[in-house]
Amino acid sequence: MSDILEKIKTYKLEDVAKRKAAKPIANVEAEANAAPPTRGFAESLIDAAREGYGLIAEIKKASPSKGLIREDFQPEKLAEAYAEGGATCLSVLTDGPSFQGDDSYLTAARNACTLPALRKDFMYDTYQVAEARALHADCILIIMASVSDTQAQELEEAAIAWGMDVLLEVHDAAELERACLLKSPLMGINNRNLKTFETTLDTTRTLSKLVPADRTIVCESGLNTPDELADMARYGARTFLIGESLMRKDDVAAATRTLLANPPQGGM
Ligand SMILES: O=C(O)c1ccccc1NCC(=O)[C@H](O)[C@H](O)COP(=O)(O)O
Repeated sequence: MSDILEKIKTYKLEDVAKRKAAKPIANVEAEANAAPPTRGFAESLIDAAREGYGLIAEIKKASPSKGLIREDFQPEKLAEAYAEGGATCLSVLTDGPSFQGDDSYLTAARNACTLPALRKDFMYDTYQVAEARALHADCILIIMASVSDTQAQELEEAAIAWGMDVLLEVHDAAELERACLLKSPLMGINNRNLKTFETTLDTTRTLSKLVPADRTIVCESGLNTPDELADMARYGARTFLIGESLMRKDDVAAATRTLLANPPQGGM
């Protein structure tokens, strides 16, 4: 496992232990049961990719690789801008120490629009999955590099039991093979190497050939231009997770619209 993922895992497990002590699982489950129904994250993305592009637009204030990305950070306004610009889904960072995220950003962003939302965080414990639903999430992330096969399966089953979808994330062929043992149709290929932070679209170019036809590729990280999206579409990726390049724009709605403007004809 990479250094940054090890660091994150260490503080995350301590944080989850504190959260469990502060709020018993029964209380979190009661909140999750009272949450509004899920909005069909995977279905929305798969449908959008049939017509053109599916975009998971990320609400990301800062990151370990780039530090502060956006000063003027209002999750509700950003969610509205993404929806106006044609995004399919939201991704909201809830991790505080590395991304300056917060749980409240997820609920606020999702409630400001009608888009399904991913709780973008580092998941190790089914307590966090119930928390995600209690925060109104429609999907969780499972990073294959930071969990065992058993953990991944437990997290996925918990998400399914709460009616949520799962975005699996892989960065190499071995992780992809492990992810294929799981049920989720959403196969995220992260172009960012979390050990070195080197980001190259060659990761998608290489791994896309190994993704089974019944999975939807989500091309993640390092995407900036319509030409890059068109290039990735040639490798079978018509669904994207994009944060930084949109977060750096003054007019987020216009930037989103421009990025999605010209998908290749034909759909998936
Ligand atoms: O973004 C980082 O620096 C990072 C570091 C360590 C673990 C995860 C990290 N990013 C999470 C992501 O998956 C990205 O936020 C997401 O794919 C969007 O990427 P980008 O468009 O490059 O902001």
